[in-house]
Amino acid sequence: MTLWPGGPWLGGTSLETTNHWLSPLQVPALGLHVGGPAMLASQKDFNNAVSQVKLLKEDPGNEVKLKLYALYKQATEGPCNVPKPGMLGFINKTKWDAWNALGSLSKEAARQNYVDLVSRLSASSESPSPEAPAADRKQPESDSLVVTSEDGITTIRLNRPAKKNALTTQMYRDIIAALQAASKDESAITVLTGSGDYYCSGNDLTNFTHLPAGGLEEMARSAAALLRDFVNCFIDFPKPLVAVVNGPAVGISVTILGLFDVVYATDRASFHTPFSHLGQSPEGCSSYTFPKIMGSSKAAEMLLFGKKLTAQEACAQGLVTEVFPDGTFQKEVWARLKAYSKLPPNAMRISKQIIRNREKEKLHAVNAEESSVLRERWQSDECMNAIASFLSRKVKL
Ligand SMILES: CCCCC/C=C/CC(=O)SCCNC(=O)CCNC(=O)[C@H](O)C(C)(C)COP(=O)(O)OP(=O)(O)OC[C@H]1O[C@@H](n2cnc3c(N)ncnc32)[C@H](O)[C@@H]1OP(=O)(O)O
Repeated sequence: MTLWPGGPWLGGTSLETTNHWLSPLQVPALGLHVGGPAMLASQKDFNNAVSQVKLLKEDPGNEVKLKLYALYKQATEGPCNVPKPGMLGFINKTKWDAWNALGSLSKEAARQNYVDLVSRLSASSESPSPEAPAADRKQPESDSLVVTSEDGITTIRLNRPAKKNALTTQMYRDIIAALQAASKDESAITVLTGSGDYYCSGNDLTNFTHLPAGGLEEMARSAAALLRDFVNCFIDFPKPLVAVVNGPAVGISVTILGLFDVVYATDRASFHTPFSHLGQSPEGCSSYTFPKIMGSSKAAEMLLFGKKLTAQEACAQGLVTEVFPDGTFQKEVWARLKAYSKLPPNAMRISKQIIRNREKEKLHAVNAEESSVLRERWQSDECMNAIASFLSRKVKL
């Protein structure tokens, strides 16, 4: 909805005065000037600003337009002097409220505030946007993650196909940074996917071999902190988040799927959480999301016994939204995502917010608990032996 549908931003109104509930003393709280005439803009400055506002390259948004409207009315007509519109005239009532909120601010001060606001808007529309598309922003530290932005979609691609896209410590950090940037960029949708035949083989088991000076205990402490930050980013991510699962998925790449909004999978994908085999325990909030999504016994079969699901099974159990034939997977999924990315982004954000907000506190608590349990597990013999077996090529999942 726009506050100025089909008309000029500063369109006239037939409103008349009623009560004022914002005194001039409260006006500075809105960042408005109430100073003396010596500092005030001339009528010519004001006229220039009125012309300049029509040349702004970017729509400043309804809140700013409302402020401009109110200041314009105050500067040209003085304090609000028309009656409050009825409830049905919603747009006029919003405009009236904004004007009326300026109370008895003088015409001169309103003029100055208008000029200041337009000059700030002009300056920011001329400087490069601080939230440039992800492709133009700083790229991740290594080539193992590739971030691009196109057609309203920011894509975060795991790019370590020779290692089945196993996640190194640096990749966790880069994904955190990419999600933080994507949450602020201009894209409507964010996608996580993989390069090559795998989606992701989970945590890179060699992460556990780089022992810091503080030894195993310090390694477990810092890994738990990183894991917690990583999962928090998925919990808090504000836009639609879609997993394009291009092949088998293992470990943490499966568990965090419960925090995505939509999961599309090729029929070649499988979903495997071999935590007991590795002497570990669930993460990514899966101890909470999986029982909710698929019921407690199906979740237990995956999380306790490491049952590997086919794409069709994962879809039947609600972990996957839809499965596509491998031959047409990329074409079908990206065509669909491009269409979705044209939907009004604010509506999608707000809808996600309503859905997620109810769960956020719980999810953060689950993440904290899972990370702290894993910190202990990583120091256990069960875990150390399982990782040693994989690294010595004795065991493959
Ligand atoms: C900050 C820390 C947070 C920690 C969060 C905790 C998360 C928990 C998990 O994610 S648990 C899951 C861990 N993942 C695994 O246990 C998978 C181990 N990998 C395998 O079992 C197999 O490699 C496979 C089944 C994924 C694929 O088998 P395939 O035969 O098709 O291929 P290769 O085994 O030859 O693999 C190709 C090369 O990739 C290396 N590799 C694969 N996965 C991992 C991995 N997870 N960690 C490290 N390296 C991995 C594999 O070693 C081969 O390398 P090489 O060519 O140099 O031999």
